[in-house]
Amino acid sequence: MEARVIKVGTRQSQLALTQTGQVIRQLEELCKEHQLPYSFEIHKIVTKGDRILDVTLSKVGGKGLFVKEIEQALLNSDIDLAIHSMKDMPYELPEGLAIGAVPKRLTPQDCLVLKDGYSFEDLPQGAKVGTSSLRRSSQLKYARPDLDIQWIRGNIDSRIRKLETEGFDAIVLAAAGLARMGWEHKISTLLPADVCVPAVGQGALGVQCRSSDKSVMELLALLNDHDSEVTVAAERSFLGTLQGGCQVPIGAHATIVERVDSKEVLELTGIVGSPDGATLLKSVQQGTDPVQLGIEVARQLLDDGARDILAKIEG
Ligand SMILES: NCc1[nH]cc(CCC(=O)O)c1CC(=O)O
Repeated sequence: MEARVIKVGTRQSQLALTQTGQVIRQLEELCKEHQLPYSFEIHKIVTKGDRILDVTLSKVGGKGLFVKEIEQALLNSDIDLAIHSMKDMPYELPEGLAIGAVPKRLTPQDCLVLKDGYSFEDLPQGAKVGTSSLRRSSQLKYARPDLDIQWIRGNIDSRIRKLETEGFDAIVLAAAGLARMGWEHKISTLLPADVCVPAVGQGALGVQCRSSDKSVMELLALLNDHDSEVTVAAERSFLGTLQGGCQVPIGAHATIVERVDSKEVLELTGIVGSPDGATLLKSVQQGTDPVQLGIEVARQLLDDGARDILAKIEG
């Protein structure tokens, strides 16, 4: 086996660099264990999403704001491997690229970071809650129409700073991002997945490479976590069937409820909301084929009214 320096592309936010470091350490362990003579080199890449961090994402539109430049670098062979937050990945991958591994997923749930000891239930009437996601605001408004939901953007660390400096009572973040940063202690409460269905792929990472790069594909197969792969596959199939971008409140959450022989039974919850929080459509179904399950939950919601919501938003 030939020695090789594997070039790893990443965004340069604190979270992206932290999670990239964590994955590289896991890959180094696997290389040691399987006697693979690879080493890793980090390449930082600025994406369009990073350049416009002060603009509301749903106003920017477009899919893959945080991944396009990185995928291009893979296709050009400027890098060999890229580590993404799965929830930033559009459903469709460019020809020639593959997700070689979904490492073990952390909790997919959202959480509240509160100014002081409230829980979600006893947040005061009209509390000011910060989020930058239509999915979160739509579900929170549905559960608590009184909340004063305000847009907040920026990286996790700057959002937490704004909690103090801009007078929010609470902000909503993915628990996994905080956990990866070692900031679990900032999580005041997890939002139950039935109150706030997480984003497709939230809590999971996707490690992308060129499909033709046999040695990297084989290395990534060692890193892949089967259960994480199949739950994310069901959620992404749901997303792909709906064809929604970030202008639409869409969420999905898959779990493994049972194993029959070596086949797992998945349960998938999908939601589509109207941006004003007035309508929230939900479907929960079980199945053994992740892709088929995603399609079925999406079709159910389309028939229940999601088709109209999506058509209205796309205008
Ligand atoms: N929207 C940005 C983003 N992309 C990935 C994460 C971290 C969580 C994850 O890896 O799913 C976050 C922060 C957040 O939503 O709070």
